[in-house]
Amino acid sequence: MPAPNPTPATVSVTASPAGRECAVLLVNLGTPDAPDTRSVRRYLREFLGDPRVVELPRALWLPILYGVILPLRPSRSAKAYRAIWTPAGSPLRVLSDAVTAGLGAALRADAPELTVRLAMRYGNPSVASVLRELRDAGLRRLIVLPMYPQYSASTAASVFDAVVDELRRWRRVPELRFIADYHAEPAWADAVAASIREHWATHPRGEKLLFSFHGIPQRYVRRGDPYEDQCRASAAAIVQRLALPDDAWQLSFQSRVGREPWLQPYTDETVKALGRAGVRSLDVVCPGFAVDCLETLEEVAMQNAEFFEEAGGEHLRYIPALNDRADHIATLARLIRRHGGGWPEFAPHG
Ligand SMILES: C=CC1=C(C)c2cc3[nH]c(cc4nc(cc5[nH]c(cc1n2)c(C)c5CCC(=O)O)C(CCC(=O)O)=C4C)c(C)c3C=C
Ligand SMILES: [Fe+2]
Ligand SMILES: [Fe+2]
Repeated sequence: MPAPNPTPATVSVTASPAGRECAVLLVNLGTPDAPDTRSVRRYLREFLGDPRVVELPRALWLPILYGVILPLRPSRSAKAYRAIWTPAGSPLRVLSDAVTAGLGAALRADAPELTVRLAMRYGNPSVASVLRELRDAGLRRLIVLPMYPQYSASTAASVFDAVVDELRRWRRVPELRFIADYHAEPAWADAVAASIREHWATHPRGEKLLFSFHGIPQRYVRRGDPYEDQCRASAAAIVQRLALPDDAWQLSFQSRVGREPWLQPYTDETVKALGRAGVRSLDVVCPGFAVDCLETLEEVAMQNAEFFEEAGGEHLRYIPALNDRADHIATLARLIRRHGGGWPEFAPHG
């Protein structure tokens, strides 16, 4: 009798003879190619033209997008991008590349044939272009990991759309696994809590800790988006690890666009209210962002710091995203190992 096939503890996708590639595709939001108005306009046209991001009838939204947003917003956004741009490029791109390299190295130890690649949902390198390169190398199995700890249709489902839009054109589609979110991974909350503790060990500790997540319209939550619940659960898991009393922390949502109500309370109003209420020092952490980007480095660390000071506060200290921290990479590697387990052996003539 053959021994029963045990569930492998490590990535079974590794059992892949040459020419039958297994890959992890990390996908982040994307960012402009350069911090100038033209590049930002091109990026925003693709981003805000996605019906997963702006859920309005096209006949209503496209005239606003092309008539109001694209003529006006890009020059303002380009200025914000210039404030955070690095010699190596946009922080979102540079840091996502660093996570991809780190994850590739971490997985190579036990899964040497697994390729780890990064694509951007909007801008470059596009999901389609990276998938085609993988196809040309013989892609047979694919694990897609959107770089968003919490699920929203506006982010994770949009990544799913982009992957499927490309795969549906292929003759031979790969076997596919899609990781919808990972905020419930205990190691993820451990890593965020550790990053906060380390910040407190090297900087003065603020009177309060604010968890600021990117917002979405309330309408999306009413339609069934689990995002708000997942943000609240994320904060609760981190608070529990830090053993914070209720009055030591708050949660808010940032980056609202347009006039309809988004998830509340809003971050800008919250930091202003805290400053007015006599809070002198405030720490802000943004656990919805896997890596730092415009929304953390400019909107929180610059704009909201200014709002806080204008309202009477003295120090708003931004606690960086997990970026390429070793515990972040280890968390993602574990996630991939678990989602990559249990795949059957390749058939001899596949
Ligand atoms: C208009 C609708 C938007 C929705 C819905 C939305 C959801 C959403 N976005 C992120 C993550 C990021 N957003 C970033 C920038 C950004 N977001 C919007 C709009 C929506 N986001 C705009 C218009 C912009 C562009 C910048 C600007 O012009 O102000 C970024 C940063 C990109 C970078 O290059 O650094 C990230 C990351 C999440 C997680 C989310 C829903 C949960
Ligand atoms: Fe956004
Ligand atoms: Fe913003």
